[in-house]
Amino acid sequence: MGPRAEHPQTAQGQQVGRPAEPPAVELRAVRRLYGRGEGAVQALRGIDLVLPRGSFTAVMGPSGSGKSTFLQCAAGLDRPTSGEVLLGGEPITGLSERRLTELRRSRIGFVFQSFNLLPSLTVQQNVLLPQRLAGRRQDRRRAKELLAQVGLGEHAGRRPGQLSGGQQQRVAIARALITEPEVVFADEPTGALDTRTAQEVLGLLRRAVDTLGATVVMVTHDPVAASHADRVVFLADGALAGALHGPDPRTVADLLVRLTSAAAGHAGSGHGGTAYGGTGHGGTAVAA
Ligand SMILES: Nc1ncnc2c1ncn2[C@@H]1O[C@H](COP(=O)(O)OP(=O)(O)OP(=O)(O)O)[C@@H](O)[C@H]1O
Repeated sequence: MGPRAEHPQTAQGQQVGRPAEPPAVELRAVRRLYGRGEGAVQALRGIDLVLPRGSFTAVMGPSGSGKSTFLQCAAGLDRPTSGEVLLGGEPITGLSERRLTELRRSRIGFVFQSFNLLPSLTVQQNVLLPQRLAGRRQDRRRAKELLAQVGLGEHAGRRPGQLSGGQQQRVAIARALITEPEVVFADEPTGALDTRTAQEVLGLLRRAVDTLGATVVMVTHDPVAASHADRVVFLADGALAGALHGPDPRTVADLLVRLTSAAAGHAGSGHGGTAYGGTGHGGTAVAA
């Protein structure tokens, strides 16, 4: 079990009055190659990134730039071809499948575009599922508190099918937080929601960071969603192409357009079926 956020933190994740703790997640020279030889695709070309505790990071980039691969490698769902991923300062790259599964259940929270709730379980049972799978005591009081925090205190006994999409995603957020994970990975969490509901869900992720000290990493295509984060990091052609701190939607959208047109300029250069698969190194440097 890794260290927990048990002491005061600023919104940026710096601890007050304690020696610096390791970041929630760190990627060191992470590369991911798909396939071999001529047809090989370099999905990640050597990513170095630190995700501080208590921070909210959005990951953006053109289609095919490596966002999903990044998320999968950072969350221990996929193994980098080389390089290292550290969770709470511990390298996870060489762990066995079994240890990785345990670690994902107990130390990482997930929020998906399609909610991924179990339809036969009640809302509360869904929230408690990560504790159940991790073989921990199921903390019903905590589940109720989290459901109240996401505005679903009255719905604990319902089934997911009786809830709206936005409500289901709020259940998923409560579920992601129940184990007090070191980091929550959210993959297009607002992709299936209307604008207003999306804002509510983003507000909840923001609150989880600000009030619970959670660390959130969110892949999104939406500049407005990204502007809820403390920082947006941009990927282009498998490499980091810059970062924006305190992002506003317009600046994010402008940068994304620039990266997307640069990537489109490389299209067709041999990356096997990816609209924006280029051969360059994501050289569009933006404000870091
Ligand atoms: N299983 C795979 N086998 C071969 N190539 C893959 C595989 N998965 C991804 N790729 C390639 O790796 C590159 C990065 O893909 P990835 O899905 O990470 O991009 P993305 O930024 O998430 O794209 P999108 O926004 O379209 O979801 C692309 O060139 C893609 O075609």
